[in-house]
Amino acid sequence: MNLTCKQLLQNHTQTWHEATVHTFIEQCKLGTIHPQQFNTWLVQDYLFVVDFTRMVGRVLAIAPPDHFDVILAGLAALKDELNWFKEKAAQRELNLDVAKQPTCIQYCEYMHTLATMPYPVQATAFWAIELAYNQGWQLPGVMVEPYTEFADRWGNAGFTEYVKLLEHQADEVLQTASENVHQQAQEAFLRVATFEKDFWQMAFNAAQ
Ligand SMILES: Cc1ncc(C[n+]2csc(CCO)c2C)c(N)n1
Repeated sequence: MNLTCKQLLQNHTQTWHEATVHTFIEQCKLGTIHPQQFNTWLVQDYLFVVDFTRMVGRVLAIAPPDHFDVILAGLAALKDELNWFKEKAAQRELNLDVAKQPTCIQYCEYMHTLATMPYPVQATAFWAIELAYNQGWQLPGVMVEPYTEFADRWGNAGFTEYVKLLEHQADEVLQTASENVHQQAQEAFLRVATFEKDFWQMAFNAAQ
């Protein structure tokens, strides 16, 4: 039996809902999130994206050459993304040279373990991580200032297109993968979803 990204979303609607719909984002939309919560998210997400960039580098290292275009576009976007995080942190006078919180550590360690898994599993996890933010920041609709740019950044049509390309690439390699690899891909999808939910909660818990 085949496995597709679409099936993963359909078979685990509740888990995926919890990964992409959280009070943290709802309160960004309304402007009621506390700066302490938002700033915690911003700093921890910067630290996450640093490790995510390394993960994408490892995915590239084992990807078939006809997947390079999309992955290299992702890496180019990450160059801008990392600089943008630094800019946002500077505007808010936040120190990015801080320790990761336990949830961030666990998620980053998990991304490291993905390197031991077959390429279709890595491609599925890569897609799921990007989709979580694409949907998470897009579903609530227009956000009040100063959060509009955050929602636009990951909710925009261009980013949605890029995530679709990641989905196609994952689907393509899942198509010829074994039952065992499908099992691992499903496991990776569920782990990513759970970490995403925990990441929102970690930032939300930073309220004074
Ligand atoms: C916890 C967490 N999960 C997923 C993403 C998604 N993401 C990772 S890097 C990047 C930039 C463009 O590729 C995006 C949107 C995130 N930032 N933080």
